[in-house]
Amino acid sequence: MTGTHAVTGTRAAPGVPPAPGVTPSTALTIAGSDSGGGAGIQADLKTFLACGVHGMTALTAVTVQDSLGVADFLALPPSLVAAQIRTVAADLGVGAAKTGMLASAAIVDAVIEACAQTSIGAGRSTPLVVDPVAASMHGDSLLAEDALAAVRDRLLPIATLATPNLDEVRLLTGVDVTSRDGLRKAAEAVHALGPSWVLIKAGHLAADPECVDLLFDGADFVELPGPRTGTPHTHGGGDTLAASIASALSRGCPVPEAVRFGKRYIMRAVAGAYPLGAGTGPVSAFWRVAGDPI
Ligand SMILES: Nc1ncnc2c1ncn2[C@@H]1O[C@H](COP(=O)(O)OP(=O)(O)OP(=O)(O)O)[C@@H](O)[C@H]1O
Ligand SMILES: Cc1ncc(COP(=O)(O)O)c(N)n1
Repeated sequence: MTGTHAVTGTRAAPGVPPAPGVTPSTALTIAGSDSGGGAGIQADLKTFLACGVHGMTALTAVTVQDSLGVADFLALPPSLVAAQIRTVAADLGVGAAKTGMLASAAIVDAVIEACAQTSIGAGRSTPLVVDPVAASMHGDSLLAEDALAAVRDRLLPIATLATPNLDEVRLLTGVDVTSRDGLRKAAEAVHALGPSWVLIKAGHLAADPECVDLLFDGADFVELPGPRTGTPHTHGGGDTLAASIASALSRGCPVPEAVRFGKRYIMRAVAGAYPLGAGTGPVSAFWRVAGDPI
């Protein structure tokens, strides 16, 4: 099976829902389930909906997770992950794809092979956002140690856009960023691993009054400034950003425009983040979907 369907949807205005009866753009998330609903597949599907895109999933793992962390997880067989990708690509078509939690090196390699078979990835018909998720925000590992090399050496080179946080930058490149000044060096080091574009997320620079993420294509740097919201509730923020960018890419936006859209989306989602459970609450999708009363 190959992903031969044309990308549907229109080029105009990312974030606008489709008219009734009109086929929307489609986006595929290749990621793990968060039983608490704040991150992973659940965050991605909420974001796709809020961005007016039909969301599809290739589930990689089931986590046992709440607001305090990840108690356990079970990774799915790599062949099943690959089959989900091939199946939706063949019938529904994938406008853009993103990866999140990939759990094991065998799953990373199965995803790479399935992406090659379905024209997903840099230089192919369907753009691929790689969020190189290594651990939860509470420090629980979501990627086996030997899988990091697979992400670095084999997955990042087929990424249209990589979106590491500062912990992932350190794991992937050894570059330790402690202030805004270090972001350019981080972007250069990650770009050298092969993705076409890199977006370094600056959320972890807690002492900085702003969150200035940095986009780099190997030639030019683009700063994406935004105010830092004073909330501890940012669970799922990285997934939500990558999914909103994938939504815009699925509608045909060029990468810089898609990233600007994603930054506007995540700023509102963090501003609306809410407490839930005894630990860290999720960023919000409600700000975008509150509609007419039924
Ligand atoms: N307090 C905040 N206020 C505004 N924006 C934020 C805040 N924290 C993070 N962000 C933004 O959210 C996005 C995710 O950034 P972050 O560096 O936290 O990634 P992450 O660690 O992958 O996310 P998470 O682990 O929370 O899912 C970035 O665009 C970042 O600038
Ligand atoms: C299934 C899954 N995927 C991704 C994350 C990362 O999100 P966060 O860094 O907010 O914990 C997570 N906790 N669980």
